Amino acid sequence: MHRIIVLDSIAQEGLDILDAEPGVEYDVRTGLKGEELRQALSEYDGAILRSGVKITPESVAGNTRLKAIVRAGVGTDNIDKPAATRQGIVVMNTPTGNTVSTAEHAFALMMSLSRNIAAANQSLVEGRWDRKLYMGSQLAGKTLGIVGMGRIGREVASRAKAFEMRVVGYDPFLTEEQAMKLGIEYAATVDDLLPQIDYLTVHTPLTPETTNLVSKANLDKLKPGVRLINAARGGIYDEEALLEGLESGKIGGVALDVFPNEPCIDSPLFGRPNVICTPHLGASTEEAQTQVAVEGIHLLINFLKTGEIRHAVNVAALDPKTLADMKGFLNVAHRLGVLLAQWHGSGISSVSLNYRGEIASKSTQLLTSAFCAGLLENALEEEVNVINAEVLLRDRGIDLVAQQHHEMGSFTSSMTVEVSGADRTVKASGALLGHNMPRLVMLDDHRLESYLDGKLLIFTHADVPGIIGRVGTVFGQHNVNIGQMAVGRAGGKPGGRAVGVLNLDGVPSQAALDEVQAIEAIDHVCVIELPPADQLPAWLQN
Ligand SMILES: NC(=O)C1=CN([C@@H]2O[C@H](COP(=O)(O)OP(=O)(O)OC[C@H]3O[C@@H](n4cnc5c(N)ncnc54)[C@H](O)[C@@H]3O)[C@@H](O)[C@H]2O)C=CC1
Ligand SMILES: O=C(O)CCC(=O)C(=O)O
Repeated sequence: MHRIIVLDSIAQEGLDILDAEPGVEYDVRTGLKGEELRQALSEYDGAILRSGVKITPESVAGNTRLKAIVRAGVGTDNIDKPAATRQGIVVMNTPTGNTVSTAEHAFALMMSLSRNIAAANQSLVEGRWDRKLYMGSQLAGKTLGIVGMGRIGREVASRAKAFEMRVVGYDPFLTEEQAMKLGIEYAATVDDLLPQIDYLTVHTPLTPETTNLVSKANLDKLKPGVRLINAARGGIYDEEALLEGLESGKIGGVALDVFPNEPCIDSPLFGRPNVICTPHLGASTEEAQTQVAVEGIHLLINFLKTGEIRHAVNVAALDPKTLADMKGFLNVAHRLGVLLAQWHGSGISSVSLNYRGEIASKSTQLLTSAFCAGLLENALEEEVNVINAEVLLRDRGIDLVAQQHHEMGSFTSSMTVEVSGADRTVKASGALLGHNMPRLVMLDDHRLESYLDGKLLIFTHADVPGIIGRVGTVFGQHNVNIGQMAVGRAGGKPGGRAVGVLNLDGVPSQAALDEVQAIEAIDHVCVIELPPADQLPAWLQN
């Protein structure tokens, strides 16, 4: 049974899907924070929220159950993504569900500013008929600057054009050619845009580059009387600069839907003439809320039931077909990780992966994560999976490089991993027989073909006659059954070094191992435990 926690109020249509979904149970628990939130999250597999809840590092600390957090909306700035990633939690959002509603809200703010709708309404209901006081300004013929020409910015642009406005856009990903196609003018920088515009609206995330995009330092770049709208994130305009600009008359009006700290019920901007504020209502329409709730719930259910990752903001996307297609090789990668962690031992400082053949054209990033998960999982207290493995590995100062070679080697697809550190370098190659039989096909420089499951005894030795028989005799005397056996020679040539890999039915006693180690031609003996053949890590089980 997958358990889902709904942390903010979401549209009933989303809850209806949860009600109808077999194998899923959910609770709506809003208003949680601090320890109560941490405790609650540890009891669920998935969580869905809007902007009303903050997921901090403390909220997910020690959580080994939660696998996914879905933001029913666009901005994931209320979720500490590095903390979620470290904890192995995928964070997804619903990027398109509220685009049009938010664009409409920004537009509504711009129109209300132009025609003093809010103040005129207030004055009238207070008993005044102030027609002179609320002289407005027409939008047609005016210039609108849009910073952030993503989904919402583009919707605002097309509406502004319908209102016969001239539109100038800036976005680091906007080219002159794209601007032309959109029927707008291109600005190469924000500074180029500011002096030309009568209205400014921003549709970017809050980043170091967008913080204080309008500040005291650049107020003088603005046209006198400019009207500013922000329905993106609080902090993109410096509120003190807005106050200064309003007071001096440089700024003709300000409309804000978002604030640096929300909820915000007190601000020096509230109640000022030419200022309109709404409490983060951009996405608050029935249509947008239905869409983000339905989409968000589907994302969560699909992830929990099939492993599908869509619209993730902290990991690469993974569709069910790719996952099914790569499952066998992900299993190989994970098992190689578990094997090399034990074959190398402690002190690993670098890992180098090489993908060869057909697999090199697939999502090798995911295979690398699966390998890292295997390498780390027995060493770490915390839960390791494909979401957090690479971060956890790099956190430990381990260098990681991966290369792809599209030409085939001896196998249609294979991967080779070299692990170094503490004056030791070990290497292993894995391949897949059929679609679900992982095989070890090289260990250090020894070619072989060994099963990659259960209990292995690996021993390196001089390539001389009689070694295999003597090892078999020792295990026979100690009642340890050998299920499979593979041997390989360094460079494939006789008379040099060789390796033996035995798949055992039980773990040999120390006495048996001592006897094997005592055989003069044998120099290194190591017992390695891999997952049984039919056991997949939890993150591969869907
Ligand atoms: N008020 C509300 O209720 C809502 C607010 N939002 C906010 O609106 C913002 C935009 O949302 P979408 O258009 O859906 O996102 P988007 O990802 O489609 O577009 C964002 C655009 O900002 C651009 N950008 C990033 N850094 C920039 C910079 N330094 N200068 C100029 N452009 C930059 C990106 O290149 C991208 O094109 C988000 O921050 C989101 O959180 C979204 C939905 C509802
Ligand atoms: O959930 C909400 O209403 C806020 C929407 C929003 O800001 C977003 O989607 O980024």
